[in-house]
Amino acid sequence: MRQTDGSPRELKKAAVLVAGSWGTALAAVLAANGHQVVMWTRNAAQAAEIRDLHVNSKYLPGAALPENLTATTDMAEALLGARLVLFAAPSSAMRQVAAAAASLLEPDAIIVHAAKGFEIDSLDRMSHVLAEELGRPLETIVVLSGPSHAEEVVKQLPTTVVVASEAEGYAEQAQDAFINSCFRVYTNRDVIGVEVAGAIKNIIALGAGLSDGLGFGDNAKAALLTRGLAEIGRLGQAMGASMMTFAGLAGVGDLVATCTSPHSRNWRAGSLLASGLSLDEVLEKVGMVVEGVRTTRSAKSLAARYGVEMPITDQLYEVLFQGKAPREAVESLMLRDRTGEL
Ligand SMILES: NC(=O)C1=CN([C@@H]2O[C@H](COP(=O)(O)OP(=O)(O)OC[C@H]3O[C@@H](n4cnc5c(N)ncnc54)[C@H](O)[C@@H]3O)[C@@H](O)[C@H]2O)C=CC1
Ligand SMILES: O=C(CO)COP(=O)(O)O
Repeated sequence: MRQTDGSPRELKKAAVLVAGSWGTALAAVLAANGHQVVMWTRNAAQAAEIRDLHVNSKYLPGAALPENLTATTDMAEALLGARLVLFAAPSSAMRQVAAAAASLLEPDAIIVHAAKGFEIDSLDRMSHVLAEELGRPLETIVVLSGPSHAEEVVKQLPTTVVVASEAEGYAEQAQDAFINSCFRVYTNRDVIGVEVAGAIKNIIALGAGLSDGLGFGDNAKAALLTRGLAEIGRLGQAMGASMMTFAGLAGVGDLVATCTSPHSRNWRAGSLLASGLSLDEVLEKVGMVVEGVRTTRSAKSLAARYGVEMPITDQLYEVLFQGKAPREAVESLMLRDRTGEL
């Protein structure tokens, strides 16, 4: 796989912790770039399937994985000698996976995470959780985010993402490891903005799925995306993010990709909810992580903590957890007190 500037790439061992759809797709990018990649999974059958048959049939059915991508259930084996470690666990499992990895990491390993959510009790961002559990300076942790459905990445369809670290040099090393001619990687220093945007867009995608499922049109979806971006920006700014980040790939880019794609588990969950299924039935049917559900709880608490208005999030909360009918939620949004746009 070609580097975009034609310079030779320093090939290294990389480890990817957990073999869900996103971990597997990103592991395939690293392997396509010539790195020796070992995934860790707690599931022995899945490790054997990836190692021996080069497929991950549950999470990315139909995708042929590169030969230099292998898998193990032994975390020490995965992390031994790994110069880049990608944490691709769902946000609910990040602390547990990080705690297990902490004593096994190479001291100079670059730490990257690709999760889109907050820790439910502490409301911590994922970079905080990793810094705390791994005993690393917060500014060295890299987040990878942006409009990037695993199903398209593994097919090497053109994709762009952002890697952000507060300290210079870390995001740049991650950029170097992941970038190629079909996976373009930009750097950014605004970790807060990138993490907040990636998490909150999942709530808006649930809303977009609901809107489509109810048979509403393009006007409603455009309104959700736009007013959703206002909510992301309000919370992000209160937490210390730069507003410019929300106009970028991690912000409006990911919002568009997730709210308009049937690949999105959050969009799908919203559209299934509109069909009258209960939340439990929806989650069972989707069968993969739907981060927006927990994030709706976290965002409601964060909005209260930072004193910001998040009306779409409030209505989603009532639909998901308090049995409010989706049509009533839309009515509540339309009948809010009149206000200015900005
Ligand atoms: N799938 C996608 O296209 C993208 C996903 N993401 C984010 O990546 C993160 C991971 O999502 P996916 O890979 O899509 O989820 P997934 O549902 O495809 O896979 C989740 C994986 O985590 C494993 N897991 C869950 N709890 C665990 C634990 N305690 N210990 C060990 N393994 C555990 C499961 O066994 C499964 O292999 C999420 O935060 C998601 O928002 C971000 C961008 C794109
Ligand atoms: O974050 C994603 C695409 O950028 C994936 O979204 P879903 O988790 O809704 O599938």
